[in-house]
Amino acid sequence: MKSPIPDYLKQVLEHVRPQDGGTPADYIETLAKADTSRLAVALAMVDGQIYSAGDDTVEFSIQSISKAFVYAMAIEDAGLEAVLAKIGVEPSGDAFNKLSLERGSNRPMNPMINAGAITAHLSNLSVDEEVYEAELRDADRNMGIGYMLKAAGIITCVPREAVTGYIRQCSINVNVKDLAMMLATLCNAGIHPVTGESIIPQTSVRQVFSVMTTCGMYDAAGAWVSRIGIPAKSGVAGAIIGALPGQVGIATFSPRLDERGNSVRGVKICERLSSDMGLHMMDVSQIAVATVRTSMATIINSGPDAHTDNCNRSVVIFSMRGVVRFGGSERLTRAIVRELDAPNPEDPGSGRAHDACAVVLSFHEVFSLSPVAKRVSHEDIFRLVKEGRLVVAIDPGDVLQIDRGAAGEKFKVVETEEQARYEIGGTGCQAVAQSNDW
Ligand SMILES: NC(=O)CC[C@H](N)C(=O)O
Repeated sequence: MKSPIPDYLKQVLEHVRPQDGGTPADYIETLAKADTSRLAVALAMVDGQIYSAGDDTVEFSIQSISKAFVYAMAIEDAGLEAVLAKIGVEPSGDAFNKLSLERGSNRPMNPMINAGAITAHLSNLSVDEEVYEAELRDADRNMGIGYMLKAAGIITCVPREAVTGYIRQCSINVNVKDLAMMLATLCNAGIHPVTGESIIPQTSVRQVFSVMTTCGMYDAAGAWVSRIGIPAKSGVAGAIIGALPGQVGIATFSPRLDERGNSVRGVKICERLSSDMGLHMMDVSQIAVATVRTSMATIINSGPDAHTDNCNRSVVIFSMRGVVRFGGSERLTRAIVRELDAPNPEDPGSGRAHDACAVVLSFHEVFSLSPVAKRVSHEDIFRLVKEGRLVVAIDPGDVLQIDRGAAGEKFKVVETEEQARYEIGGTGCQAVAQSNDW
């Protein structure tokens, strides 16, 4: 079978092609001459698979999109605190090249406008010399921003150096596939999908996505977030990048810009992808569904090594499933409380197994436990053990990551149900299940 995704992307391009409003950036000579018929889109999945359509090998200068990556590099280089001391994180509501600083702190408002990007600049990658020279010939405004930053004490180097460095960084050549893959790296928690190399720490990725969300589309950021709802960044050569963290990096290219400097067709492509593919990050698409199954069993052991204590060997089994985050761990906790707490006379169904001597927590079908879900589950285990119960965790994938000795003798971690049965009843025991689960 041929994948429908490239066909879909072609359709999206044909859908936006009739949009011929806007003009290429005219203040940089080379960009003003751009071929406005160029149109491309690429998606890169977090496992490195790329889909693209249109002029997907045509190169263009990265321009302001570089700001997102240079911001990540600045955090890497100097640490978040030092970067925050120099560059704010508030949307400016102004054009990207406005000569303005935050009142009070004197910092550039955010790293996605020129003042913030000139401050963050530290890159020296290879560049398109023609675009670089063209922008440098007409760089009075950016030089003005550089001198303003120097006067305000935000930068200490020669302003011309910071500005030329920034302009070089904007002149790096890329195509939509390169950009989509750069984004997929961010979406993959900073790990390059193909090489597996850790490029950017996860905390920096979160910071970059945050400012892309609130400041990435300049003075159109609010409308962008409500209409399209993905962290994004645009550049005056006509590219836009967008990210769906954990899933996919998106890049589009078309040189005609609207009055804010965002690609007209690019915005339309992103709009279409967002609505067709349900990408808006504020869509309530996944309501936490039941992730805990509860069942009871009685363990009977007539074998030679039957336990000698006089527990009736009633067991309650809680089986978790899927990607468990706070909501899932809360459900587990609620199920445990409901089954094992002393019965409430007003609610005869509650506390059905409060005298159960053993509790099995099965994480066998759990794909991942978030840090908070881990903490809640560990605490559940400690509390159950403290009540005098034997707790057996079935955790073949070690998703719990619990110190096995932390809860004492009454806590065991095993890999299979058979081993759990053995821990509770000894060899030769049988489980008489009251549900299908055991
Ligand atoms: N929005 C942009 O892409 C602006 C980048 C451009 N090099 C400038 O500083 O004007």
